[in-house]
Amino acid sequence: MKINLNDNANSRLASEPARTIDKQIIVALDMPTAIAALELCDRLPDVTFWKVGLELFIADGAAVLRELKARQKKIFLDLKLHDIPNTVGSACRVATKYGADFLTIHAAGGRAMMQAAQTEIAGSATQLLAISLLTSISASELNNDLQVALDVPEYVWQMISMAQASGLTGAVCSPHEVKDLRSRLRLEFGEEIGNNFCFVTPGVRPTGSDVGDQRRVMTPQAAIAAGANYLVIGRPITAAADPVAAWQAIINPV
Ligand SMILES: O=c1ccn([C@@H]2O[C@H](COP(=O)(O)O)[C@@H](O)[C@H]2O)c(=O)[nH]1
Repeated sequence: MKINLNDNANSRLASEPARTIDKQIIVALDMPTAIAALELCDRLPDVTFWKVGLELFIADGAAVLRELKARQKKIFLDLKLHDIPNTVGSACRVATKYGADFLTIHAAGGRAMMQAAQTEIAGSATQLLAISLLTSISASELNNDLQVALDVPEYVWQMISMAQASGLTGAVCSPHEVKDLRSRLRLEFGEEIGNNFCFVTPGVRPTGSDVGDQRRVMTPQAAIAAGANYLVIGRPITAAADPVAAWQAIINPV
């Protein structure tokens, strides 16, 4: 059974065409070479959206991005930029040349940094996403190691509301936070912003699959029911003995 998101109580706009889960999964190409990444890409022709993160970008970024474009794939360029406003703004301006659909910056870089980034990508095809709190960070790590006094939902809200106020229209968070964040955005900034804000959620694990270093996780079906626009899934597919079977099992759950 392929999940039709328009059957979902969290479907956002009645005017949107029907979407199914396969179009909302972004597969993370966390690999050391372009050859390995493109081989997987070609084994999974039904995957329409791929994420290029730090490892692959540092190894072979330009080549991979060019090849994904040539295959007419959507691209999430997950660089998680975090530096002074001038540096991040300039990096974002240069990154637009890759024509990625999404590009990440850390919300913890602050308001001025996010504003500079948003100014520099304006008019390009790339949408900025703010990283709120990495899905590998647990509540106890946030409070005890990072010495942040807020709980996870409140910290994530602080990052998201600052990103929204800085002009960003999307963010990365765990699926656990999406439902409340959307409600709060609606309350504080209005229905339209709450409905249209784009939530991209890593920390997604099919039932029974290894959690690895992720700490705030949910199943794909639960993440969609919570109102995530896109799910990022890496190792449950890419490290599977049979990535094609793993992909099929996620999009056609029994
Ligand atoms: O908070 C975040 C932000 C980004 N990621 C990235 O998503 C994938 C998840 O891969 P899995 O193998 O499914 O764990 C990975 O590329 C991360 O860099 C994240 O996990 N959490």
